[in-house]
Amino acid sequence: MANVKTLVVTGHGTNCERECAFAADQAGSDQTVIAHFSDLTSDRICLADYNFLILPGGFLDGDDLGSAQAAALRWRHIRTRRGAPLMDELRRFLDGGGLILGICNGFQLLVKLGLLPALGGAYFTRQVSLSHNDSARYEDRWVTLKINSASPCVFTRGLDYLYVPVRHGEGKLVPGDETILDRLREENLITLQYVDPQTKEVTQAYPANPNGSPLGIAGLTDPSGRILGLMPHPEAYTHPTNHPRWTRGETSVLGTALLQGGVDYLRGR
Ligand SMILES: NC(=O)CC[C@H](N)C(=O)O
Repeated sequence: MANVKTLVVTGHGTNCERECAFAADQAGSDQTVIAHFSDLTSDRICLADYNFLILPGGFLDGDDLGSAQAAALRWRHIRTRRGAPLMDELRRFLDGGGLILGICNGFQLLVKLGLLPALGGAYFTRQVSLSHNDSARYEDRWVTLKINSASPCVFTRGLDYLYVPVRHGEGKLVPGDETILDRLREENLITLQYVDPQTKEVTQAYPANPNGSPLGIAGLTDPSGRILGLMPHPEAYTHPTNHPRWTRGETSVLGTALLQGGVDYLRGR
C-alpha cells in the first residue's frame, strides 16, 4: 500500500494552495507539502519524492499573455540547479506512475504545457487551449457537472454528478483543429461536463455552462487517466457548510471526493 505524498506547487500568482493542501489532507494524503516553484528549481524539493502533484488555481503571472501562458514557458524551459531540465523531472514523475491534478489556473497550465489532453498519447504537444469566457466576464458561482463514467480518469471513479464553484475568466475550451472535439469524444478524454441543473443535459448554454465551452467541457483527462484538469474548484467544497444552500438543508457530494479518487488509486484501492 503506497504512501500518498502530495506536492502543491505555488508561487508567481497562485492563490488556492492552502485549500488544495487542506483537501488533500482531508482525502487522506499521508504527507502534504506546499512548495514554491523556485523550490523545485533550487533542488530544495524534488518531484521524484512525491506521487501526487497538485497545480492550484490563481492568477499565474497576472494572466498576462493569457492565463498560465508565461508559467508554461517557465516550466518548459527552466533547468534545476543540478542542470537538468525541469520537464525531464516531470516526465519521469509521470512515467513513474505519479498523478497530476490541475485546478482552474492549474488546468490552464496543463493544457498549455500539452499534458492535456495528450490525444493519441502525444504528451507535451499543445492540442487545445482555454480562452476567454463567451460572457467576456469573470464568472464566479456554482455549477453542476456530469462525470463521464467511460473516461479512464482515476479521480472520478464511482462519481456521477458534482456541484462545485467556478471562478474564472478564461475557461472556454478552444480546440487546436476541427478534428480535436471528435477525437476527445472517441478517446473518452472528456471527464467532466457542465449540465443544466434541472434536466441534467450537457449544455453549452449560459449560465449553466459558465464559459461557452463546446460539448460542455469542464474537465479533461489524458489517456492514462492519471492526469485530471478541470476549471471548477473541488477544493472549495470540503465541508457541507460550503454549499450555498446548506442552511436550507441542501447538500451534495463534497468536492473532496475527486481528490479521494486520486488517493484511493495511489493506495491501490
Ligand atoms: N481561479 C482561477 O484559477 C482563475 C484562473 C484564471 N486566472 C482565470 O481567470 O481564468
